[in-house]
Amino acid sequence: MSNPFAFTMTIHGEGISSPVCFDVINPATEQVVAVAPDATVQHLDEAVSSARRAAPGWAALPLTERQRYVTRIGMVLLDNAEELADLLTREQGKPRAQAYSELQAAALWCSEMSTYDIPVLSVTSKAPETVNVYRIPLGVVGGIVPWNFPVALAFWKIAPALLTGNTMVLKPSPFTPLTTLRIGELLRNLLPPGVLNIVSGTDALGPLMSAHPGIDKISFTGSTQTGRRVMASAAVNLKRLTLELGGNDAAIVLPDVDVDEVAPQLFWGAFRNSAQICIAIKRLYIHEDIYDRLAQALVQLAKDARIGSGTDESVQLGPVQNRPQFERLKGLLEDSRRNGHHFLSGGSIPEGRGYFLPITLVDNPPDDSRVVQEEAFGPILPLLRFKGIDEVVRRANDSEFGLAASVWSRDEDSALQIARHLEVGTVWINEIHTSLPNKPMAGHKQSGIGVENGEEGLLEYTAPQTVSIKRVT
Ligand SMILES: NC(=O)c1ccc[n+]([C@@H]2O[C@H](COP(=O)([O-])OP(=O)(O)OC[C@H]3O[C@@H](n4cnc5c(N)ncnc54)[C@H](O)[C@@H]3O)[C@@H](O)[C@H]2O)c1
Ligand SMILES: O=S(=O)(O)c1ccc(CO)cc1
Repeated sequence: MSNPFAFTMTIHGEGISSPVCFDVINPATEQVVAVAPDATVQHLDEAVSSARRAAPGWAALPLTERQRYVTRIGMVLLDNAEELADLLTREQGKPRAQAYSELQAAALWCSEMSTYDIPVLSVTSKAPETVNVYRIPLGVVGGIVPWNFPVALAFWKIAPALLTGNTMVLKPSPFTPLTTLRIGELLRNLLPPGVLNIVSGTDALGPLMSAHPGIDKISFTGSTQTGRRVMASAAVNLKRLTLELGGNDAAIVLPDVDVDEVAPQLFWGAFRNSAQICIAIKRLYIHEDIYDRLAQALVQLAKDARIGSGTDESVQLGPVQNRPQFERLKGLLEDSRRNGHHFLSGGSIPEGRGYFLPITLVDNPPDDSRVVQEEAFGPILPLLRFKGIDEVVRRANDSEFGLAASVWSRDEDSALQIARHLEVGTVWINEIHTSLPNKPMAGHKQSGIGVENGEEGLLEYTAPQTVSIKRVT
């Protein structure tokens, strides 16, 4: 096991520290877990240069060889999952069992994506020629990752980028860099130097990456606000972009559901990972006929939920991940209180250490209130009463975001009709959060550009190259 106070970056297969470090805080205790190196501009240049040097050799390997490497990466994650899950819980705050599941998900992405082929498309042509469309790697990919699922979301990028023949420079969030740095250390002897470089730093490192002329593509997951900045600075060398951004997902519950059956699914669809999921339910539209019954069932689930440090095995929900996010959520609660909203549960902050926020259910606030319009990204959920289908579809679509949504009804046809009218990239019907490596995820509107996962997501790490051969007789 590594010394927990000596985390290093991985640049050209070597462990690299920095003269300057920053603290990583355990959100349950507000104590320092460890310090992480703050990469200098020179570190970033070295990482990019190393990735560039490694790129031709890596791209020249047969796909089967790169598949073997990525499969082995997944095995390393599983072999070290106990240690990594402990660390992830301490830096991120999530319950230990969920940290372990996140490691398993990252390993699944490696093994499943390694079964994909990179297709060569043959185009029918009238002329006496053969036309093939090949997919070639882009070169060096910069991956920028948030703090909610630091490991899983990193591997949504690492697996497809490496499989398609790119090399990488990956930057975890400054709030959760440690598990990713440790994974870099574990992979040093497995991968050729330069194929996967991991650099840590404050938010100042991100813009240096998105403006770096040696990086060909940025795959970014984070807020819409930062996504806009990434897009602006990526113009410098016309970087390719995949942006997975924020969401304000609506769940629409029709009156024919079995309230007792759907209540826990809706509850965890909203509050899992302390509601810090881009695709969490963030606006819950409930038909007026079942509003009171479903609201009561959710209040009971909120009372029963065990909130505390993720290191305690009985805990189901950890703290909010970081101080700025905690303060933002407190502001949202204060705004609701000032505007006279009725809290069905929660609403006040407990005394003591840690960024703990009680599960807060807001009773039918106005559509134009902040708690409805903004992405909370924390355990505050507005319950919204509706009467008619056209009305609820209009209200659900009244958002700058377009990430995902869910519809709940025994009548599959009606639910499908509603789904097809929602302006989002993913809709679940009578289920939620069934993310898999083969399901494309694309944010519409201000929720993103491009696709992660599935064959479409894989091919975003390539450029098409059309080769036309005229037959010479
Ligand atoms: N759509 C998705 O798949 C998805 C997944 C997780 C989180 N999110 C969204 O992310 C947000 C929460 O995560 P966050 O607070 O870490 O987001 P964030 O945008 O603040 O930070 C994300 C990453 O970008 C880096 N960064 C900060 N400023 C940058 C800049 N100017 N240029 C380049 N990089 C920069 C950060 O250091 C971090 O690594 C929420 O809005 C959530 O919905 C979206
Ligand atoms: O846990 S998952 O449902 O796979 C999931 C999906 C998306 C995101 C992005 O925040 C996180 C986790």
